[in-house]
Amino acid sequence: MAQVVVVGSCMTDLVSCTTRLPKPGETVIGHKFFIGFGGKGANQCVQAARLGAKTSMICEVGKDSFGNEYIENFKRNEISTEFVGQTEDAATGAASIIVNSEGENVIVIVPGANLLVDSEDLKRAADVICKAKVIVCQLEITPATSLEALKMAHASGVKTLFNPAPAQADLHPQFYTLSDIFCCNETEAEILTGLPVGNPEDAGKVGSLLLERGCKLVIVTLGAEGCVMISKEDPIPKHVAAGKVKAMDTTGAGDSFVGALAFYLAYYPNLSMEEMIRKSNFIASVSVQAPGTQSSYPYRKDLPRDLF
Ligand SMILES: Nc1ncnc2c1ncn2[C@@H]1O[C@H](COP(=O)(O)OP(=O)(O)OP(=O)(O)O)[C@@H](O)[C@H]1O
Ligand SMILES: [K+]
Repeated sequence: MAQVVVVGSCMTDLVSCTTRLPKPGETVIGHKFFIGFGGKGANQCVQAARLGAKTSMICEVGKDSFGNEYIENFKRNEISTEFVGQTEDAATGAASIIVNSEGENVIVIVPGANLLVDSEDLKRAADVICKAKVIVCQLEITPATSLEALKMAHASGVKTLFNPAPAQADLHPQFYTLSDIFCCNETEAEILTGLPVGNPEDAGKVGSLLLERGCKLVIVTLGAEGCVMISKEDPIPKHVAAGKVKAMDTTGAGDSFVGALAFYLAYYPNLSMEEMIRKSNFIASVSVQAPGTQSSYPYRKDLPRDLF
């Protein structure tokens, strides 16, 4: 039985590298193309699975070659695909990305099948959701579906880890009350509260504001600075610094962090939250030292033993 259940998105990243970005109507010749597996939900699930969590992904892909490839990707990562639906009604979510030599990009995301994850999918997976240790949700699928999944889990005493990404200024208030752990980055925290976040002190302030909205515990991630946590039990913000590393590509670090945290919540529930965050910081800091998203996520076998 899965201990970590993720209800969320998967996207195929289609990345073209060019010297400069094309203007409207223009064709430019690129020098490199690659396909990557992405989508916040899937990324988080892959990181948890690579640490050794028994995971199940609840999502929708299209009945197309990208959908087939994505299902194979889940299987290679030993993620249960029992509740990965394949629909005829939309294409697998895709992100077309063009990157120039300066690292600037233009991106078009077509959520496609992701927006078709619905109550029916949740009902089919009800047993797995309600028997999990931890459920993880984000906002790359229809928010109402994420909210319903959180409600189901919460009603069964399953720990809820919610990542409000991409951020929505008018987030439904129940997202706060249904979150045991509400984990956002600086940008998301700013959009949700209207307060700027540039350092751990600011993060503590937005954390306490988000706490007032009903979450049990708030984590604000701060890139190289690590995180700030604040909880109902201990309403004094605590900064948990990340180790110093040489970052080469921070893409996907936030999802690596959330996936790692889900693993620790499920498998090491007796660790203090500070210790879980410290370990998750370490894992996410490994991901920033390699290129790409899922391609940069470490496996348990390659990590120091004292993390487990
Ligand atoms: N330069 C870095 N050095 C060390 N750790 C880092 C660095 N950047 C990110 N991390 C780790 O990753 C976590 C998440 O990073 P961040 O706050 O940038 O998330 P994010 O903005 O959601 O990332 P992304 O959108 O790139 O996936 C941090 O809390 C930290 O643990
Ligand atoms: K990376």
